[in-house]
Amino acid sequence: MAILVTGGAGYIGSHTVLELLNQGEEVIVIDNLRTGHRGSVVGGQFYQGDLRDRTFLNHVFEQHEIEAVIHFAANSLVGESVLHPLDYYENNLIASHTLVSTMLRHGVKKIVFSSTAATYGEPKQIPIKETDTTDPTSPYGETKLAMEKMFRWCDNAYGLKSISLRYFNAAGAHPDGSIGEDHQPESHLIPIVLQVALGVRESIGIFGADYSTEDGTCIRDYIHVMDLANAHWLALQHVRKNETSDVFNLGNGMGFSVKEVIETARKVTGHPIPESVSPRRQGDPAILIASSEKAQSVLGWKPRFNDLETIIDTAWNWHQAYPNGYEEKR
Ligand SMILES: NC(=O)c1ccc[n+]([C@@H]2O[C@H](COP(=O)([O-])OP(=O)(O)OC[C@H]3O[C@@H](n4cnc5c(N)ncnc54)[C@H](O)[C@@H]3O)[C@@H](O)[C@H]2O)c1
Ligand SMILES: O=c1ccn([C@@H]2O[C@H](COP(=O)(O)OP(=O)(O)O[C@H]3O[C@H](CO)[C@H](O)[C@H](O)[C@H]3O)[C@@H](O)[C@H]2O)c(=O)[nH]1
Repeated sequence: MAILVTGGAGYIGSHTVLELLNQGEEVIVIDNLRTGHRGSVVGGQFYQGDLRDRTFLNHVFEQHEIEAVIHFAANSLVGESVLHPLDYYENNLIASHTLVSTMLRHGVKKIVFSSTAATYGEPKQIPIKETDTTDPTSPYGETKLAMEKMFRWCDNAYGLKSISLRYFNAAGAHPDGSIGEDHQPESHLIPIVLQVALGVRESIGIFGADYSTEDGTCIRDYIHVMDLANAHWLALQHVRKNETSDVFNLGNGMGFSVKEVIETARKVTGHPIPESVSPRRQGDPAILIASSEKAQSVLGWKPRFNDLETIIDTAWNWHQAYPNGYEEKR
């Protein structure tokens, strides 16, 4: 039976597809290529199409015997969601509704879901535990939390088993340099900083230096994309074996400020990376750091790339080979 990966041509999805293939799984990928890249899908069967298209989805479910779904496809930018909330409700909530109803129509009752640290909002305590209050500060976080809740109610009513993985900040690239992070336009901190080092941009604008943190800039927990990919494989094993629904944080448990990330990138690249301070970006909490104890003890997950310099180094390796993204390899 096959595993259907939605958004498998995206950043985290493409690394997970590779992990699943390496584990011997049969993989089907659906992606509309709005932010993903055909060239990042290294195997499996690829369908270009949109999750909101019920006829297309039905067709894919009719063609294959699907055991479980790993659901990455979404709009996923905090700042953009504040400016365009309806796009987020449509592509996150409505698309997931179409996906889940199609799954259930075809008797597919297992889903591993890309949730996010943005479900917590401003944390009440650090590190954040799965049992902490969820009070999102952006429509992005709201829609992800609403999806988690929809899945839980679907377990109650129809026996849908869901594993929601709340990742913190995904970063890095495959160590062999074959796949990496390419969003057009890019809005994530580490790839932007590396684009400055490559000469693609002149400087990095820091979104706010007046937060109540030691250097005034936001603190995030950066987790390597390979560790996330491996967590999806473990989550799939867990839901296969235990047939239960659950939620897990995925992070390194260490926080780095925006300034510390820039400083580490200077060390890795040897480039001065000029910086300037711009206004705060709406929707950004000051500090997000995970407790991933639950994923470690229940799923047996162990992040392997837990050093920021190594994380940035793998990203730098990929960006040097693909300075303009997937379309033009150097
Ligand atoms: N990048 C992060 O730091 C991070 C952190 C926490 C959670 N997440 C979540 O992880 C998931 C993947 O993130 P990413 O950074 O890889 O994003 P991405 O944009 O690279 O990947 C998303 C993929 O989904 C596809 N897609 C979007 N809407 C679709 C639709 N309606 N039909 C078919 N395909 C569609 C896009 O083309 C893209 O390939 C998202 O759900 C995101 O919310 C990401
Ligand atoms: O040009 C930039 C870009 C980002 N930042 C700052 O760098 C930090 C990281 O920002 P990113 O845009 O790289 O990532 P986010 O924290 O906004 O969000 C990411 O991680 C979240 C979970 O923590 C989400 O799930 C989301 O999908 C994913 O994009 C933030 O404090 C942001 O304000 C800057 O200062 N300048």
